[in-house]
Amino acid sequence: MYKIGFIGCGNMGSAMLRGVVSKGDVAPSDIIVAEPLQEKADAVAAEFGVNVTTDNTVAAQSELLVLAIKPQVYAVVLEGLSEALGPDTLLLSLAPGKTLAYLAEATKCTRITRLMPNTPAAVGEGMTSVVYNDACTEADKQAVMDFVTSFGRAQVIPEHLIDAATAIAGCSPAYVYMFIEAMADAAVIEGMPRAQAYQYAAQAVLGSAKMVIESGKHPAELKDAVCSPGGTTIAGLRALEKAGFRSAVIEGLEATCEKARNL
Ligand SMILES: NC(=O)C1=CN([C@@H]2O[C@H](COP(=O)(O)OP(=O)(O)OC[C@H]3O[C@@H](n4cnc5c(N)ncnc54)[C@H](OP(=O)(O)O)[C@@H]3O)[C@@H](O)[C@H]2O)C=CC1
Ligand SMILES: O=C(O)[C@@H]1CCC=N1
Repeated sequence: MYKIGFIGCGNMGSAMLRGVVSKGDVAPSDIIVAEPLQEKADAVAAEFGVNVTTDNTVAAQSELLVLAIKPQVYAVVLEGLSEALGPDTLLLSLAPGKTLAYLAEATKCTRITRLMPNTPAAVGEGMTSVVYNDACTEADKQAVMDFVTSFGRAQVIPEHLIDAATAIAGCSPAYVYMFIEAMADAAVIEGMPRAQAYQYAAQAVLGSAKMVIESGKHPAELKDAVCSPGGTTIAGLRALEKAGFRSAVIEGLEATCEKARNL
């Protein structure tokens, strides 16, 4: 495994790091994390046992460098790293909208990969999309796959699908949490204690997702098996359709793709 550097360790960086460190395939001593604030860097070192720094010298010390910073700071951060980043670094970028062409233009790196992970990486259940540029070697691809599969599932996709991947995997945990909250609110209306309602809603989502993945059945078939004729589920389903549930989800993901294209 390559020496891994992280520039930024916020929500997504720390989720990946938590997944990688828990799996145990990479020694924390082979990981170095840059966080500008000393207090934050110290907290990362204390939690994960990795090396930390408050400047971006990490770039020169890593063979595989993860850019886990917001797209809005890319230009300034990459400019500051121009000397440190070159053909020796395999650059992994997480930001929507920052294309392979942009990254090649903004750095002297030749080997570049875009990743679109999601925060369930923190519990080893991430879904990561991977886009390699042409210069990535077979060894690079293996190293990237070893890295991303240490915190969940991963698939290589063509770059034109990354906005869809951003919506359906990168962002969708937020939408699923919203769905869980809404279901819990309904149970609270009926008198269920809130903490219990979150557990019920989350377990129902977890179990349903597992059924889709493990049964191989079409989601509609699984849905039909829940809807007893003349029963409760179909009554609720009708109300959801009337309220535009499917359409709301499609519009939400489409708005996400549109934003990703224009970041
Ligand atoms: N959050 C998510 O679910 C997902 C995020 N992504 C992508 O991952 C990237 C990171 O997002 P996210 O983790 O949410 O963002 P966060 O803001 O949570 O984390 C970014 C971290 O980088 C730090 N930082 C800022 N400037 C620098 C710098 N110059 N050098 C080093 N570190 C710096 C920030 O510190 P400070 O806060 O002190 O400024 C912060 O801790 C983004 O490109 C995002 O689009 C992709 C998939 C999912
Ligand atoms: O909201 C965002 O832009 C980032 C990218 C995917 C998830 N979070």
